[in-house]
Amino acid sequence: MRLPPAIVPHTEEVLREILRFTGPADVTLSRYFRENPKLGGRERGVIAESVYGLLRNKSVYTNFAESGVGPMMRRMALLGLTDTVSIESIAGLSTEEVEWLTRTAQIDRNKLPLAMRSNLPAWLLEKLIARDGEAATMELAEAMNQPAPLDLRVNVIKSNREAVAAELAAAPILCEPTPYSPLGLRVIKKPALQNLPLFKDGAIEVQDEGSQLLAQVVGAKRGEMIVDFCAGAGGKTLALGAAMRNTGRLYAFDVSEKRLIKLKPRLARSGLSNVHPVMIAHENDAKVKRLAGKIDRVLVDAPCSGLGTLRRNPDMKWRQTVETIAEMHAKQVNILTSAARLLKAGGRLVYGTCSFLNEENEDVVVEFLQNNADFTLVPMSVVLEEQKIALEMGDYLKLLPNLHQTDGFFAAVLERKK
Ligand SMILES: C[S@@+](CC[C@H](N)C(=O)[O-])C[C@H]1O[C@@H](n2cnc3c(N)ncnc32)[C@H](O)[C@@H]1O
Repeated sequence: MRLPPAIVPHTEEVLREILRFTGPADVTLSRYFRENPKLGGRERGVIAESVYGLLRNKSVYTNFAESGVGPMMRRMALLGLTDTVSIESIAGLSTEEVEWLTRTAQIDRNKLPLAMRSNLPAWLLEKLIARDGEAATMELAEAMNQPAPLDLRVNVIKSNREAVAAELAAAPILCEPTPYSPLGLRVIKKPALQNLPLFKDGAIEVQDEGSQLLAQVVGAKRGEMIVDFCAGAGGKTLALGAAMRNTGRLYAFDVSEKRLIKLKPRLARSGLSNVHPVMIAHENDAKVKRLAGKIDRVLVDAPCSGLGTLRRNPDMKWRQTVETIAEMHAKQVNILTSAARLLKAGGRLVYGTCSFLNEENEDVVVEFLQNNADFTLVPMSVVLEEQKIALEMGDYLKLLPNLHQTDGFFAAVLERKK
C-alpha cells in the first residue's frame, strides 16, 4: 500500500530537528507525533523506523546524500524511507529521485571505506580500533546497529519463569529463556505487553538481559540493607527488591525527581514494600552521609555515555564527544567514592555502566582502588560462580551485543575489607 506523499516532509522535518542533537531522539520523535495528531499509526511507524535507520547509518547516508537532487534533508529522508519501505510505496517522487534512489540501493555497502561502513564518529572509531583492532571494532559496530530483542524479567515474588512462559504461550506470545539470566525470557516477536494481565499484575518487567545480570551480581539477600545509588526509574531497583524477597530495606537514591516519580507505578505493580525512594541533591547529600557505614550492599549504576545501548538509542554515538566522556569519568569517580562510604566492613559495592569505554569502566575502578586502600576487587569470575551464572569472565563483567546478545554493560564488584 502506498504511503501519502506527506510522509516525506514529515520525516524531513523531524529529522532536521533530531540531527541538531540538542536532546534525545526518542523524546523529539514523541513530541513531534504529539504535535501532529493526524499522523496514522502506520505512518508513525515508518517515520520512526526511517529516523532510527538514518541515525544508525548516518555516515553512509550522508555520503549517499551528497549525490542526488533536491534539498539535502529531503535526500536524507528519502534514503531512510526507502530503506524502510520500497521506493514504490512512496508517492510524489520525481523521475530523477526514483533513478537516484534505485542507483544508491545497488551500491555494495561492504565495499565502502571502513570509516563510513562503521557508522561511528571518527574519535570513537579510532579509540576502538586502537584497543580492539579493526575486525572486532567492525563486529561491535555492526551488532550495535541491529535492533535489540525484547527481554522480560520475571518478578520472583509474583511468579516463576516456567509459569510466565506458559501463560505467554497461551496469549499466544512465543518466548525462550535467556541464556545467562535465570529470570529472563526473550520474546520472539515484539507484541504490545502493556495490557497483558502478567504485566499489569507485576509478574513481568521489560528489562534487557544485561541489565538483569547487573542486578544479579549485586547478590542481594533477604533482610539486608541495600542502596541503589543511581536508581533512576528503578529497572534494577525492582530486580534487587525481588531478590531480597521483599524483606530488609532497599533505598532507591537518585538526583532526578522525574525518574523517581516514574518508579512509583512500577513499584505498585511489583508488590514490593521494602523499597524507599529518596531524592538526593548530589552524591554528597546529608541523606547519604547519614547512612555511612550501615549498608550491606550498594549498586552504583552510574550515569554514563550510554554507548552500550546504541541498539536502542543510536543517536548517543553522535551526541558524545571526547570531552563528554572525560566529564563522565570525573563524575563517575565522585559518585563511586561517595557511595562507597555507605558500606559496612565486609560489604560489597557493584559499580556498573552501560558503556564499553575503558574511561567509564576499568579506569574508574582502578582510580578508585588507588585512592581507597580499604577496598579490594572481587573477581567477577568468583561472583558469577556464587550466583551460578554460566558466563566466562575475568575480573569484570563485560557484556557486548556481538558476544552476548545483550546491550553493552560493564560491572566490577568491590568489597570493603573486614
Ligand atoms: C544509568 S541511569 C540509572 C538507570 C537505573 N538504575 C535503571 O536500572 O533503570 C543513571 C542514573 O544516575 C542518576 N544520577 C546522576 N547523577 C547522580 C548523582 N550524583 N547521584 C545519584 N544519582 C545520579 C541519573 O539521574 C540517572 O537516573
